[in-house]
This record gives sequence, structure tokens and C-alpha cells, in this order.
Amino acid sequence: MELSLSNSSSLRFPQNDFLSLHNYSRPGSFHTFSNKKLASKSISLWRPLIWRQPRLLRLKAQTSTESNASGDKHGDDDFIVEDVPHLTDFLPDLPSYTNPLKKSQAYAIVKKTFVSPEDMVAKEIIVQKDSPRGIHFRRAGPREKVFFTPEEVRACIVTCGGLCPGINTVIREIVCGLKNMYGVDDVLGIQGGYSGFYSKNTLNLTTKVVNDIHKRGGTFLQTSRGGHDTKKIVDNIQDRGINQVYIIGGDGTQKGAAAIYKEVEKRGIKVAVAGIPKTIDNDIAVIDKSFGFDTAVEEAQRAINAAHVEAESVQNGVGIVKLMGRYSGFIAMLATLGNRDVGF
Ligand SMILES: Nc1ncnc2c1ncn2[C@@H]1O[C@H](COP(=O)(O)OP(=O)(O)O)[C@@H](O)[C@H]1O
Ligand SMILES: O=P(O)(O)OC[C@H]1O[C@](O)(COP(=O)(O)O)[C@@H](O)[C@@H]1O
Repeated sequence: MELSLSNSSSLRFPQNDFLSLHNYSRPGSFHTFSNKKLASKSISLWRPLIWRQPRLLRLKAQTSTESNASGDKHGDDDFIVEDVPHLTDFLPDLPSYTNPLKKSQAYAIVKKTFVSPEDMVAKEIIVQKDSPRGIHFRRAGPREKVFFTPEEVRACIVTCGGLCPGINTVIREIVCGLKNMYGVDDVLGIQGGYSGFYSKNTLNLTTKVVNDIHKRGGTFLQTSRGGHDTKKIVDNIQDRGINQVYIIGGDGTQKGAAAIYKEVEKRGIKVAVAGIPKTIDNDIAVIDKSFGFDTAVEEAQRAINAAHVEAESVQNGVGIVKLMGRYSGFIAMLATLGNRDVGF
């Protein structure tokens, strides 16, 4: 079985690995887009998740005889992987190390701790027997091998764009995960979004500093829109000796993260860039639910309830509630459907 990259280099996957690709199901998706504007927005939103040109891996069955024997009409059809970039794409000789999780007591008893690099998640879960194999994404999760030693890591976290419930929880989990599970000591907080990279000050993020932040709303690191200057940001990353950048934000933020990654690749420096999708509006097409969305729906229902009480208390009363969401109607749709007090 051969996996060939669209740029004509090739990878070989053993047959069993190919079979295992199909054993991972993707959770159901309820995204529907009712107008063209939204549909085009949805595309621009999930692209950044696979920033850089997606490497399209095309999988072909080894021989047509094999596929015919299995009765699979699409035996020769493409198995497409929309891949994420990796440091080893431009630094192929990077040494790798055993994941520190292997030594963690909490993980030692878990049998399947690590995600295989060959694990894929299918874009479509509803298919027909004769459907082409279609698009797949690489599965996220801890790998057996990592490319940094704990001592060499200098990480930073930045939050950009609009607010969303749960951002502080994500910040806390990155800090605690890096420190307690991966043994990393040096984690910085960049304050006020991308423009915080130009400021002199950073926060030293310890587990003590982030201990209670998940109980607060907003972002502990503060956020902003605008102010993205790729070269200046990467200069700053280099000057500070940062080699892991965790970027929490929406579609605009992820475009910025993609630009940072491209600049890092151009400079050939060992800096990992991780984008964490944040949107209160739930308008990222390839994931089922973004963090913070449920809270937004619950809060929206409180506003609807209050308007309903007012409207019912007078003759011919009408309550109007305007909900957030810009081009995306998911908050309005779920709050309305869940509540049943809304006329539509
Ligand atoms: N195409 C882009 N290239 C680089 N940076 C961008 C791009 N679009 C937005 N950004 C930056 O991302 C940050 C957040 O973007 P914004 O669209 O306001 O919010 P969100 O990420 O929540 O959608 C801003 O600092 C902005 O400058
Ligand atoms: O105040 P603004 O800039 O119009 O932004 C409001 C929009 O920002 C959001 O809160 C979140 O948007 P982003 O996550 O894309 O930044 C939307 O729900 C809302 O419609």
C-alpha cells in the first residue's frame, strides 16, 4: 500500500496501519449552513486549522486485484489526508525523545496512552458502501516521541480576538500540563494579544499563578484585535528565546498563527506553533463544538427567560432578544430550540 504525497515524494504505510485508520470514528457533526455568506465563512474558518498548504496525501490500494477481490469498487480511489505541518518538515534531522508522560505515574497504568502518528479522523462519518474514501485529518493527542527536552522548552501563551467562556481554563491546562506532565519549567504569558509580543513585559506563568483563573471569566492574559506584524512577532520570539508558541483565538488569530509559522519555517528556526481554536460562536466547521459555546447558549436562555416573563405580563407583550454570533446563528438557534418560549 502506498501513500504518495501530492508533491510526488512517498510514504509507505503497512497494510494494518491502513486498516486501523478506519477504526477511529469522528464524533457526529450538526453543522448546517443556511446561507452562502455563512458557508463561505465556514470554509475560511477551518482552513487555518490546517495552516500552511495542506499536504494532500493520496492513498492507493496496492493492486487493483486486491481491491476487486474485496468487492470494493473504490479500491483504487484516493484516501486524502489534509495534514498539519510539523517542525520536521523543514528540520528533518531533529532528534526525538521519549515522551515524559511515559514516566508519569498517572499515565503508567494506562494501556493506550499515545496517539499513533498514523491515526486519522474521517471528515465524513456518514458514507455509503461505494463512497470514495474522502478527506481525513491527522488525529490530535500525545505522541510517543517528542522533539523537545523539558529543559530546553521556553513556551509562551497568547490570547487574541473576541472573548469566549473557558479561555482561562485553557490557559491553566496548558500551564499545568506543561509543568506537571511534561516537566517544563519556563512558561511565559504574552499580555494583550499579538501586540503584547512588542511589549517589554511578560508574565511568568507558574501553576500557582494560574491556580484559580478558571473560576473567572474573560482572559487572564487580556486580548486585543489588530496589531499583527509577523516579522516583529517572530523577531520577538527569537529575541526572547521562545521555542513553543501556544496561540488561543478565532479565525483571524489562526490566520496570524499561520503567518507566524510560515515565517518560522522561512527562518528555519526550531519554534513550534500551536493554534488552539476559540470561538464562542461555534463556527468552526470541522469540530463539533468549540469550548464556551454551551455557556453562551445557557446565558442566552437567561436573557430569553427574562424577556418572556416581561412579555407575558402585559397584554400583547413582545420581547426582543438580540444575541451575538455575527454571521453564525448557532447560539441563537440552540438557545431558541432549547427554550421553546421563542416564536419563530
Ligand atoms: N489575515 C490575518 N493575518 C494575520 N493576522 C491576522 C489576520 N486576521 C486577523 N489577524 C490578527 O488576529 C487577531 C485576532 O483577530 P480577530 O479577527 O479580531 O479575532 P478572532 O481571532 O477572534 O477571529 C488580531 O490581532 C488580528 O490582527
Ligand atoms: O464587537 P465586535 O467586534 O463586533 O465583535 C462581536 C462579535 O465577536 C464575537 O463575540 C466573537 O467573535 P470572534 O471570536 O470571531 O472574535 C461574536 O460572537 C460577535 O458577534
